[in-house]
This record gives sequence, structure tokens and C-alpha cells, in this order.
Amino acid sequence: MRPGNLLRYDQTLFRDPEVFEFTFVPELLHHRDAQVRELACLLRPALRGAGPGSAVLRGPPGTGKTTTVRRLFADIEDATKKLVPVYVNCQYDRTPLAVYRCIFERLSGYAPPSTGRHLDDLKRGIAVRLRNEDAGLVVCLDDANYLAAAGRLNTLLYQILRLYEKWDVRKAGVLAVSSDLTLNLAAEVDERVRSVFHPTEVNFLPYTKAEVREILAERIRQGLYPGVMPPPLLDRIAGIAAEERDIRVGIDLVRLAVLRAEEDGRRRVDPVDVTGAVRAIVAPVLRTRAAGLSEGERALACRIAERSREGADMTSGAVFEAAKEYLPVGKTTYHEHLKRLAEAGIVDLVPGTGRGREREVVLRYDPDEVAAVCARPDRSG
Ligand SMILES: Nc1ncnc2c1ncn2[C@@H]1O[C@H](COP(=O)(O)OP(=O)(O)OP(=O)(O)O)[C@@H](O)[C@H]1O
Repeated sequence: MRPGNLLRYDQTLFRDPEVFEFTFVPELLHHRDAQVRELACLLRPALRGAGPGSAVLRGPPGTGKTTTVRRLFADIEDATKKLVPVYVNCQYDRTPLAVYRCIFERLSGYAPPSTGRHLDDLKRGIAVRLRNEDAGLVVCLDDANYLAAAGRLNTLLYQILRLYEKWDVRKAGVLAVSSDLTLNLAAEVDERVRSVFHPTEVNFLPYTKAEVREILAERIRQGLYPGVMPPPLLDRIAGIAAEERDIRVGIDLVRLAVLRAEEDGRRRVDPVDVTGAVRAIVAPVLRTRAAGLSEGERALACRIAERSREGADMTSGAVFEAAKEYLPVGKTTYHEHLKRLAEAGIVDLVPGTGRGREREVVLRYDPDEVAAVCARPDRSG
């Protein structure tokens, strides 16, 4: 490599490393227009002196729920004093006292004394400030599934949504966020709460590969110097993150691949950097998926990885012909194994244009990774 292509020890490829922190709130929120519109519509009555509406935000991890709320709240703060948005992370603040302390702090600009403060004192302080400012209140309970698990969801919703009754303030709104898809927050609430909590459900689906690519491209433009991430490698990372159905995987892969290039003194990310980053981030996920596969299923995964690496014919019939030379399986067992690999999320079986059950076997992971993970016996049990 020419010396000009090497970084000096004090040089960096990151224009702004903060852009790759998970707490970073992007200026531009891509592909969440529908959700932002729906939430803005619920909160709009507050600008006319009425109470804001409530919502349950549902979607798997890494689908932009928190970021959408944070972006919306930042815009509200810039635009008006008629509505005070308060963000609470219920992973950390899950008691009524902790939540009310967050609300108090946001309204008054300082934390209440840590001891000797009764819940009613906090509520009174909050109500006085809301009345003085003639403002409405909307509280985001992020990770509200933790409240449900701790048995505190009903108490908290009840207290926030009925604050207006005792303290002569406007009715508050609640945005309850959950990434636990098995939990229906709206159905968890009891009668007392249901009479004041009529949330709109706002859904967040995983981003497609093209959407992931656009979001990552924006991060790269902001956070890295030009030319550091070659477009084909960005494509590869976007594909992996889309398969994992979590944009965080993509952000982390970019960060880690760039760090690897930087440590090596290079000005551009190479395919080896991405492979290394995948190994560090995705391999644990792959290991989890492979856990529980039988010896025969693992052996088939290894054969598929080998053929995929060689660029061989990957139709299920061709894979069977090649596999049966090495594996003592008949056609029925082979198809059962294949189905299990698809259920475990290691391969996709893409219908072909030909006859019958002929499918294209597409590996979801790097072949070397699959071979490395599946060559080892399962020791998870
Ligand atoms: N539409 C988007 N545009 C830009 N960045 C995004 C977008 N969606 C998500 N991100 C980024 O992806 C990361 C994860 O997003 P976020 O925390 O909002 O997901 P989430 O759905 O709330 O996840 P969880 O349920 O695990 O809390 C954040 O760093 C965020 O900045």
C-alpha cells in the first residue's frame, strides 16, 4: 500500500463519532412519515387548549419507535410552549415516584430533592407549573412493557391520566411504547384505566433493505469522511441488518468496520473489515439460531455453505444430489432438514419458476460464518 493511503496515528475516519451512538437523535427521520403524522394528529388538540390523545407504539426492537418519539418531542419543544412533552425510560424509571420525578424535573428545570418528597407534593408542583404555563402534558412511557411486568402499568396510567381530576389541569396524553409483540398493552389495562385510556395503535414494521440502506447512508454522510465506506460494502451491511430486522445491527456494523480499518491505518473500509465486524456482532445471533439443530441439520448447513461459497447451483434438487454423496439421508429427511434450517432463520427457501417443490436455497449469512458455527457440535444443551 502506498504510504499516502495510510492514516497517521492521530488521524481518524470519523467526522463525528457521536452519530453512531444509539442515543443519537437524527435530524432527518426517514420512512416514519406515517407514524409521525398519526402521532402529531393525536397531539394537535393540545395546541388549541384541549387534552392530547394517547397511543400505544408497537414494533420489534430497532424499528425507530424511540427515535420517532424523540424527534417529535424535540420538534414540539421548538415549536410551542402549549404542550410539554416528557420522555421517561421505564427500564430505569418504573415506579410512580420515579416517573413523577422525571415529569417534575422537565417542567421545573431542576431535580426534586431526592428525599422527603411525597408523591402528592410532586403532583402539586407539576400541576402548579402546568397551570401557570397554561400548558398540556404528554408523557412517553418508553419500554412500558417493563411497567406491565412489574405490575405497575395500571397504577401509573391511572395516576397520569386522572391527574386533571384533582389538580385542575388539562387531561394528559400518554404514548406507551413496547417492543414486546406478545404483549397487548391496551388489553393489559383494567376497567378504571380503560375509561380514560383510549389509545390509537401505531405500528412500526422492520425496515426493508432499501430503507436500511438509506438510513445508514445518511449516518455515513454525517459521521464519516467522504470515501471511507465503499457503496458495495454499505449494500452488504444493509442486507445483513435488514435480515436481522434491526437497524441497530447496521449502525454497529458500520462503526465497527470503520474502527477496524482505522486500527489498520487504512483510509477506506475493506471487505475484511465488514467480515470481521459481522463475526463480532452477528455471529452470536447465528450461534443462537444454530443452537438446537441436530447433527444432520448442521452437516447439511455446512454443505450448503460450501456450495454457496463455490457459486454452485443452489436449487434444492442440485443441493440434494451433492449432499447425498456426503450425508446418509434420503429425500424426505433432506427436505425436513432443509425446512428446519429455514425455520431457524439460517436459509431462505425461495420458490423457483420451475415445477414442483423446487426451491432456491439462499444462505442468510456469510458462508464462512455458517460453516464455522455449524461445524461445531451444539453444546447449548
Ligand atoms: N427512521 C430512522 N432514521 C434514522 N435513524 C433511525 C431511524 N430509525 C431508527 N434509527 C436509529 O436506529 C437506532 C435504534 O432506533 P430506536 O431506538 O428508535 O428503535 P426502537 O424501535 O425504539 O428500539 P427498542 O424497541 O429496542 O427500544 C437509533 O440509533 C436510531 O437513531
